[in-house]
Amino acid sequence: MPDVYRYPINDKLIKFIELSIENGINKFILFGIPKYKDDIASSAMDSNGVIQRSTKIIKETFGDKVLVITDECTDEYTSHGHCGIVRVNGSSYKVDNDESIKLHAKIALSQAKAGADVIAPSSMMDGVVGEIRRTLDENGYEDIPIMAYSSKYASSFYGPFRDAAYSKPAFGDRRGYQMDPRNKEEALREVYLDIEEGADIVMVKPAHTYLDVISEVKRNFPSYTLAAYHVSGEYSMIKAASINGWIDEKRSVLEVTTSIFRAGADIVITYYANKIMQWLKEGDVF
Ligand SMILES: NCc1[nH]cc(CCC(=O)O)c1CC(=O)O
Repeated sequence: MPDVYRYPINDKLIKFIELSIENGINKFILFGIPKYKDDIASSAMDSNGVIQRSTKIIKETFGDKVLVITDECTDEYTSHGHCGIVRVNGSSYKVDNDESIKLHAKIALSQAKAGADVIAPSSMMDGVVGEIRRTLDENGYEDIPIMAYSSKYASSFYGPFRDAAYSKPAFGDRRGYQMDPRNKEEALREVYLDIEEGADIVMVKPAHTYLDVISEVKRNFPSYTLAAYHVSGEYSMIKAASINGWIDEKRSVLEVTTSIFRAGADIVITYYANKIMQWLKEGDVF
C-alpha cells in the first residue's frame, strides 16, 4: 500500500502521531504485528504485546489529546490466521465460537488495562460484544466503549491488509464468521444483536462497496453512532489508478469519502485520513 507504513514502537510512531495531530487527526485505531504467533493467540493478550506497549506509550505521551482505539482480534496473532480458536479434525476444521469469545474478552481486557480508550472487536464471533462488555464491567472498565465491527463482510478487499499484517488464513477462509456479500438483511440483524449486547458504536465494513448497507443501517438505527471502514483494497484501487494517471487522486478520494458520509456514516476509518485533512486545507474541492 503506497504511502501507508507499519510503525515500530519508537520515535517514528510518536512522530507520525504528532504530524497527524497537526493535520487535525486525533483518533487512531491500532493493529499489531506480534513477535510470535501460536494457535491460541497468546501474543494478543500479553501485557508486553505490541498493542499493549504501543497503547501505553501513545497514551503516556499524548494523554487526552488522542483517542486510542484497539482493534481486538486474533488473526494477526494466531499461527493459523483465524479470528478465534480452531479445532482441526483431519482435513476439516471448525472455529469454536464459545471458546473464542472467552479468548476475545481476555484480549479486550488486556487492551483496556494498557489504557485503550475504545475497544473494537472485529472477529464477528457470535456473542463476542456481550462477553467483552461483561468482562470489562466486572473489572472496573464500565466506561470503556465498544466499537463493534457489526456487519463485516467476507470481502476480497482485505487482501492488501492481510499481506501487510501476515494474517491470511493458513487454511480455509473467513466465510464461516464474516458475512455473505449478497446478504443485506443479515447486516441489520447483526447490528441489532450488537446493540443488544452493549455496543456503543456499530460498523459496516467495507465502506465504498457497501454504501447501501450503511444507508440501511443508519435508517434503521438512527440514534446509534455508525462507523464505516474504507478498507485496504478500496484504498489500493484508488491509489493504483491515480499512480497510473487514470484518475485524479484528490478529487476521487474526497468524492468517495463524501459518499460514505452521505450514505449515513458518522465516522469514517480511512488510510487516507491525513491526506484528506491536507487536501481540505487546500480547498478547491467541489
Ligand atoms: N481482524 C480481521 C481484520 N482486521 C483488519 C482487516 C482488514 C482491514 C483492511 O483491509 O483495511 C481484517 C479483515 C480480514 O482480514 O478478514
